[in-house]
Amino acid sequence: MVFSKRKMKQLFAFGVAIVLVICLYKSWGSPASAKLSLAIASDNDNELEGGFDRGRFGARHPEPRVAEQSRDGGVVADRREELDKEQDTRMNELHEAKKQILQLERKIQELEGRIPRKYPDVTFLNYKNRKRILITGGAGFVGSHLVDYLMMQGHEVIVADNFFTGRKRNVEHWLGHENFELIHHDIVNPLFIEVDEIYHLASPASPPHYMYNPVKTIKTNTLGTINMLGLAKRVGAKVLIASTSEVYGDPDVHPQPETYWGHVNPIGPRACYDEGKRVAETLSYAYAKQENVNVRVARIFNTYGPRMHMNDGRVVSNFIIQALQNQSITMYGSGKQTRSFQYVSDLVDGMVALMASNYTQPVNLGNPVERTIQEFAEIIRDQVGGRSKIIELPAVEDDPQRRKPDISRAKKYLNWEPRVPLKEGLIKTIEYFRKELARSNHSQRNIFVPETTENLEK
Ligand SMILES: O=c1ccn([C@@H]2O[C@H](COP(=O)(O)OP(=O)(O)O[C@H]3OC[C@@H](O)[C@H](O)[C@H]3O)[C@@H](O)[C@H]2O)c(=O)[nH]1
Repeated sequence: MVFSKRKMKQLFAFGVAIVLVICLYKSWGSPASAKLSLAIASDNDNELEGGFDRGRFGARHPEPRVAEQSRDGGVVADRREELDKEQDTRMNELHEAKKQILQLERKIQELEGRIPRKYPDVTFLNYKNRKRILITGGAGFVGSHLVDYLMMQGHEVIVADNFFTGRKRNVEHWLGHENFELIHHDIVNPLFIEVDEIYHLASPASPPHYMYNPVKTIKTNTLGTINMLGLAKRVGAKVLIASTSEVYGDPDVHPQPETYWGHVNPIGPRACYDEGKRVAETLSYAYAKQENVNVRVARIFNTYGPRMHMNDGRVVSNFIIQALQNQSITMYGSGKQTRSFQYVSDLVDGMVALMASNYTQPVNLGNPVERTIQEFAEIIRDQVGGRSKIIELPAVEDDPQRRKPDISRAKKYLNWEPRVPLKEGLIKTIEYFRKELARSNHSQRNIFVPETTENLEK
């Protein structure tokens, strides 16, 4: 018999509920059984002592004996002893119940392991052509799309993610596949594995996320990058560093070519990310020069698409979620600042092309179609078709005022340019967020079912 994953979860929840009910029932007894045991105890205590089945959870109700002692002027110490014993028994019962839940959990896992899984049909590559590829941050929004692409090509993919902004759900369709491995790992710590290529994407990318813990953002982009470049050096792997359009800061050159050195506030709220990525680039070229590491640097411009986090906080997800719920669309500042939005599949194509190329200088990967944030808000409101108002909130500190990539380099050296028009990409993204909202509304309506024994202990 084959159960769906959802069915298995329901079975597990049902099992846990049954065990808990049994524990409670046996431990404290129902009012009816308490009365019954009281009556039997006073009638025939000896028979009860010998014949009562204590079972695994079923301690005998102690009240009758205590009551008798009190009548005889029984000692308080005896009562305390009885209560201590009772507490011990309950602790043992609780412990036993937890053990049983753990056993149930293992059984479910075992059963889940027996379910034959269906995976997308990946291309078969022979040993010579198949690469082992590490993707740091591979459970994140962009990383998981790259995982799909490389898996479908027939490569072996190893994802290392600390799940700060990444989610297992983004790659769960590959779990168990012979070419796929998921490692829970924070790249600020070294990683010792053998790989041919490294796509180093690990870092929070949304401004509210990277500003949440600026020190950690800096460590991820500096120590993390050193670890990945060190790994590339040790095993002779090619490494692609995910840099960003934010290295240009609030640019005074427009559009931004790779030769522009940028205009970054080194002590502003965005500096942890901007400067972190700038150091990551510096490190890459230092390792290339000094240690002969084969590096690629992609400067990624604003990207959107399915698998963005509901709490991502960036403009695309905020506006779509607000429009879908008929809430006000929150425009920060006048809305005259501009951005250029690329669909995630275009970015993945660009990164793969860059890795495959011989070009070692930084390359902008972005869609050069530029829009004001006000225009963008209107496009989303109209495409979603809701009744949202567009409201103006205070401007964000150091918010870049104009941003548009010059992609001549990518065109020349990678033969790459974006193909997905905004309208088309938005249809897929809006659809994705519509489902995510339905999903989160559904789970809020349902009763919480603890998924692990740790949750039960809390
Ligand atoms: O609800 C919102 C969110 C954002 N915005 C505005 O929309 C513009 C875009 O903001 P986002 O937060 O989406 O992203 P930013 O362009 O500021 O930063 C991004 O740059 C490129 C990538 O490297 C990163 O993903 C991210 O740092 C900004 O002007 C911002 O102020 C709103 O008007 N309303």
